[in-house]
Amino acid sequence: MDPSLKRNIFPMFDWTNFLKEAKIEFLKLYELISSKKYNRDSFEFLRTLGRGAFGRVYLATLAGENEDHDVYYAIKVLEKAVVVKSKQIKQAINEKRILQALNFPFCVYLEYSFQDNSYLYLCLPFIVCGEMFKHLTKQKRFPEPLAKFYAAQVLLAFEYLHYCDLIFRDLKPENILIDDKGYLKITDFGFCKIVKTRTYTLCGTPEYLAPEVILQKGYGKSVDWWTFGILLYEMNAGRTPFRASDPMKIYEKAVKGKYSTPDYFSYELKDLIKNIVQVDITKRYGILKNGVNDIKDHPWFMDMNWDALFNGHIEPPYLPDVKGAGDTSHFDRYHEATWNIAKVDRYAKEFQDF
Ligand SMILES: Nc1ncnc2c1ncn2[C@@H]1O[C@H](COP(=O)(O)OP(=O)(O)OP(=O)(O)O)[C@@H](O)[C@H]1O
Repeated sequence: MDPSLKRNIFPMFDWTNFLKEAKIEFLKLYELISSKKYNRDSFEFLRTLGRGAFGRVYLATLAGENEDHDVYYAIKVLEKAVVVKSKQIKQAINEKRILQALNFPFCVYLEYSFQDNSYLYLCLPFIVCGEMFKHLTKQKRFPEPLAKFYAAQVLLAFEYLHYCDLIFRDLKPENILIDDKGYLKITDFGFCKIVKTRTYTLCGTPEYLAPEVILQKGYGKSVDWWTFGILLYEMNAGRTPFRASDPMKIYEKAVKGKYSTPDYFSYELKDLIKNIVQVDITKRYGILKNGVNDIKDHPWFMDMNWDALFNGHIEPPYLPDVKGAGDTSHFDRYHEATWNIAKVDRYAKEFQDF
């Protein structure tokens, strides 16, 4: 396609203006303390969808005769005592504030939040096709057109997040969900943070850690583009570029930036990855003078119509099978835990802003 044509299919769409307004809205919503419309008893908890460091994610519907039982939610339940013990109070409140302020087609968002004496509840829309990780494992690796369709959505989501001064910091196929239309929703904003300059916290997942995080140099948005490059590689190869059983060995390899690429990667893909999985941040695509446009305008994305993608007008190259709104066939089974709600709230003060 003639590249001058591909941006003109939706001539009315003003991306820069959209980003400006989205940032104003983000900052407004980030300050809100939500109205406590619902509580635990408002929901019927159906089964565990996933487990994390501080709790579980449950499939739920609204309880009560007058409610629509065909609308499903994924409720992330964090145990207050565990959050306090792990010194993650600020992070848990921050995750809620970010989720309530997000408004982008390729990110999850907060529907409701509430707490009781023992737990914090983040109620999200249920994303029925589950983790990209599971689909990637099943398919071994994605064909390039599918990887490109997914990567382009992650790129737009990062462009939006970065414009709002957020760094995501935990990109990996486990934190990317696929919806009933075959499009993506990034989830798990537990490490996401408003950063205007630099931050120093060591966080993320070993295979995805950028050299500047490993070397504890202080870092910014550059780390998200590194993880984007690792994701590009993993979607196309079915494995990450820096691998070892010992995380220290993974870090050694990442800091050196030496990896090999499979022969079946196209030349354009190899070139794009080379420019993003770049140890030297003065050369890394995504944070140079042209910002994200170095990636958007790269030949690998030549045939991508960004506006059509944003508007959901591109037919997904892969649509997982969905048997209904509450279908859980794309999720693993977990032993169900027993709820243990204390008689008194020992942490009321710590979570008063939740
Ligand atoms: N909105 C959602 N719809 C469907 N499934 C979801 C949703 N949110 C989370 N999950 C499932 O629950 C899992 C855990 O969610 P999440 O990563 O947010 O929890 P976490 O406690 O932060 O996990 P970790 O400690 O591993 O980072 C996800 O990987 C996914 O399988």
